Amino acid sequence: MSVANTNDERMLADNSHPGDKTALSRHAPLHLVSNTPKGRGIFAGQDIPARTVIDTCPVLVLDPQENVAHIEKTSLYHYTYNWPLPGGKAGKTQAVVFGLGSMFNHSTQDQNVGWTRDLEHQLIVYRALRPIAEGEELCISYGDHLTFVDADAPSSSELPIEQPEDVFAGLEVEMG
Ligand SMILES: C[S@@+](CC[C@H](N)C(=O)[O-])C[C@H]1O[C@@H](n2cnc3c(N)ncnc32)[C@H](O)[C@@H]1O
Repeated sequence: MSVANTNDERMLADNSHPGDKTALSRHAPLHLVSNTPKGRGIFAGQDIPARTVIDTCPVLVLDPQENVAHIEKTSLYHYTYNWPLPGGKAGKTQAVVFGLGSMFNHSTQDQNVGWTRDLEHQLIVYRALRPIAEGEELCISYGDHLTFVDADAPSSSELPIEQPEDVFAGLEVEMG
């Protein structure tokens, strides 16, 4: 990364666009645990009330051609989220999410974190979907098309007889 002090960079450093600031709130304490059956995962360090903002993560929206030609051939593909094409164009691409957004694992039955895209600011905001107890893993839903064997998948004897219809309500799902 260049550290040259150009006029443009000085303008950014001077914070000359205060009206366009977005607060980057993150709930604390959270723990990164490295040896779970799902690899690394995020765990609550204390009880978290429902609707709490867990994190606000900037994203890098990928050029769709670059994504297909390069990113999809790398392990980064397992970290990207579906993202609408910028400028209101029809179709979708992928986005790299910075911060905790790339560390949330998937849970089929018990996702406790929901996420919403802020297209204008190229952000994702993560919120607690219900009260989360200290020590619980924070999980989102990646949707139905998983690219791995789900470590949380219920055995057939554990499957509920009836699924509530609104179990995924409020979630925007599907990772890359
Ligand atoms: C966005 S990353 C999440 C962070 C990842 N655990 C790590 O250590 O970097 C997505 C990857 O995590 C793993 N993963 C997430 N949820 C899982 C689950 N329910 N069962 C098994 N592996 C999971 C898969 O390897 C998946 O490709």
